Order: sequence, then structure tokens, then C-alpha cells
Amino acid sequence: MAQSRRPRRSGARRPASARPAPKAPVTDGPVIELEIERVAHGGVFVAHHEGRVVFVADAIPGERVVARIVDQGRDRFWRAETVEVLTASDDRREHVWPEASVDRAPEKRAGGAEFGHIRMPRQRALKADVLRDALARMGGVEHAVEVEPVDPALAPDVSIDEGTGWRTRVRLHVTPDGTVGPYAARSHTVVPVASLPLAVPALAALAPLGERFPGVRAIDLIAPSVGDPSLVAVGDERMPRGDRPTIEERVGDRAFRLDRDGFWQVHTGAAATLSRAVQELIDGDLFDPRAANHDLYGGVGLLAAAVGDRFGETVRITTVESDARATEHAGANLADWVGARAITARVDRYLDELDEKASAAERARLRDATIVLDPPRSGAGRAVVDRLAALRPRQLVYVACDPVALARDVGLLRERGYELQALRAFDLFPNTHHVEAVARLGAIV
Ligand SMILES: C[S@@+](CC[C@H](N)C(=O)[O-])C[C@H]1O[C@@H](n2cnc3c(N)ncnc32)[C@H](O)[C@@H]1O
Repeated sequence: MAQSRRPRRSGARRPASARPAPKAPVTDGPVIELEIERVAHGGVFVAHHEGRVVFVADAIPGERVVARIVDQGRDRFWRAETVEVLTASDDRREHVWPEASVDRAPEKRAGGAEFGHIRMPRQRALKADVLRDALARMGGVEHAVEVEPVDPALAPDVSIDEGTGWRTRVRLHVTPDGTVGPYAARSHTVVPVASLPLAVPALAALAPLGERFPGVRAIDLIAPSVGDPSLVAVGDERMPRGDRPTIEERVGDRAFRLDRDGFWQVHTGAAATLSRAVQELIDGDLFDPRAANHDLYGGVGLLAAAVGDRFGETVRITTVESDARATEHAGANLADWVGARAITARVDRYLDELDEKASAAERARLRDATIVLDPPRSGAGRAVVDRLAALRPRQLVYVACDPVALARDVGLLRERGYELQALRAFDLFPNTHHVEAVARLGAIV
């Protein structure tokens, strides 16, 4: 098994001593009883106390809990942590990660599994509620939402019932004395743990839990689908800086090379799930292989490849990605495909330039285009939506990891002459509040 202690470039800039001091957890706030009403965005639940909204962690709608107020700093709402469950929901279960359980003091609960106390079907129903509500409130559109579990055929080693064994990337943090662990929920305090149940088994076995790494800022654990997993000590100033190592990921018959610390979908079945969803959601009657098709925020070319695999080798498609290394890999990963180009650029600037310089023929090819976009958590945003709407491609397939950012952009696109035509959502982050959605929007003619 390959183990590397080389620092990642990004992490090597800041020594452990330069980190900001973690915020001290609040352990002495007032304790109150609350009725939990509904789920909110961000993995917390809504209750009311004396007319004020309280966002409560580690609860389930319908429960009555005792909660400690940990943030009274705002007029309109407070934040609280469940410390005791008085009336439990039928959907409550033993937490899949004992170190994240409500039985522990809130400041000692491991973070990153904030739905782990909820049975899986209810977790997915809650995520669907958040997405449906965001689309209605911010997107102005009522749309049925079902959050689908990952097809077991695409992730055979993942437990669908438990939502465990799926993470192929894990970051553990390190205290100045070298203690290793995840951050506690909603804080930057490192919590030592004895297990990592969300990680794929190879990473759970590799994790140096209980070992000490003084002088290191973090430990990254990476399990690519091809080859051995690796352990990377981040920010160790004593280690030599070397070239960025690369890894290979496989999706079906396709191989993708990328930097070991480059972006790749985290769930072991995510890349295949999203590739399939993009292929299925593109309206084939609207797809023109010779149009100026694009994969915006394209990474190393995953979704461009999905488009090519559905529509054949003659497809013309351009990936646009701000990370030069990822673009280099995208170029190589798509090299056997004559119609594929990979460009390093920020999407907003790239679209600006297109809008400014495209010839009449190129504008026509853009109007016939299918544009796949998979922005980071903050979404595409107004500037990109404005430029896209001005170029007016026939259809957009929007892959989103944040329901609120997606809903906001759907709202902006609807104001600019697009309609939401189809939506799928996938549970690519079981036992967390995160959800991935893929939406098709079409230009209204
Ligand atoms: C969610 S990832 C998607 C990558 C790819 N679609 C995949 O599934 O592997 C978002 C990508 O957008 C890139 N990115 C972030 N902001 C960008 C911007 N303003 N312009 C272009 N690319 C950006 C990131 O480097 C990252 O590779």
C-alpha cells in the first residue's frame, strides 16, 4: 500500500503554528425545551422559542428535545444543540458514528455526519423537502422532488441501509500536539475518533487514528478507483516539495487522470451516477452534435465524456475550467475525441469574451448548444446566468451540490426566459445534509 508523507502544494504554504485559533465551543448557554417543526437548509431543524426561530442540531421534525443555546448573537434567530431527546421520532436510530452521537457532549461530537441519527429513507425525504422548498421560495417553481439512493450497481460496497462506506476522500485535522481527528460539528476543534464509518473500507483501514503527527496541519486520505489508497500529510514544512502526483479514476470503460489533490466526486458511485444522470437528462431531440456544446466548470472532463459517450465521437464540446492543471488533464483525458477542446478560464470571463467576440455563425452554434454546468457550491450566480441567457443556448443541464444556490439560479434563469423541465436528485452524501441535483432548463421559444 503506497503511503506518501509529501506535502500537498496548497497546504505547504501555511505552517501549523499560523493557523487561526479555533473558536471555543459554547458549553454554558441556557438550556430549553423545544418542539422540532421542520428541516432547514444546512442540516439543522426549525423550532420556536418565545416568538424567535431557533435552529437546532441533531434533532428530527416531530421530536421534543432539550437543547442548549449556543448562539444568541442575532436578533432574528438563535442556534442550539440537542442535549437530550424527550420524545423521539420513529425515524431516530443509533447514530452510525458513535463519536457523533447525541449521547456525547455537543462540543465532542464528530462533524460531517449530521444526519447519522436518522433512518435513511427519512434522511432522503428531508433532503427532498429542502430542495423542494428552496425551488419554491427562491426559484419560484413548484416541482416534485425525490432524492434517489445511489444505484447499488454503481457502488457495490456501499451500505444503502446504513449510508456508510462511501467516502473516497477524507480530510482529518491535526492539533499542535499532533492529535489527529475530524473537526467537531460546527467548530474547528479536533475530536479524536476510533472509526470512520462513512469512509470506504480501504480508507477506514488506512486512517492513522490514535497516531500523532506533530508539525502537520491535516491528513488527507484518498482512495482512487484504480490503485492503492494514499495518506498525505498536509502542511509539513520539513518534507521536500515535489511534483504533484497523479492518480487514475475509472467510470465504466473510461479512465480519467487527475492530480491526487485535484477535484473528483467524493462518493465512490458519484461520478458514474452523475454521468448517467447527465446523459439521461439531456433532451436528445434538442441535442445537436455540431453545435457549440460546453461543459462549464468541467474539471478533468468527466461530464464532457458523458455527453460524448451518449452522442458519439462526432460531438463538438468544449470544457471550461479555471484550474490549469485540471484543464491539462481534461485535454489528455478527452484526447482520443477530435471534437473535444479543454480551455483554462474562469467561466464568467470566458462567456464575456464569447459574447463580445463570437461571429454570427458561432452565435448560431451557441444558440443550438447544450451546456452542461457543474459549478462549485456557491452556484453559477447572476453574472454567469446573465451571460448564458444572452447567448441563449437551447438547453442547460445544471449539476448542483447546493439546493439553495441551484434554486436561486433557477429563479434567475426563469426571469431570463428559461423553464425548469426536469430534475433528479441523488443521495451522494449519505448521513450528511448534502444532496446533489441535476436539472434541465430549456429556452422558452
Ligand atoms: C463541482 S466541480 C465539477 C468538476 C467536474 N464537473 C466533475 O464532476 O469532476 C467544480 C469545478 O469548477 C472549477 N471552478 C470553480 N470556480 C470556477 C470558475 N469561476 N470558472 C471555472 N471553473 C471554476 C473547480 O476548479 C472545479 O474543478
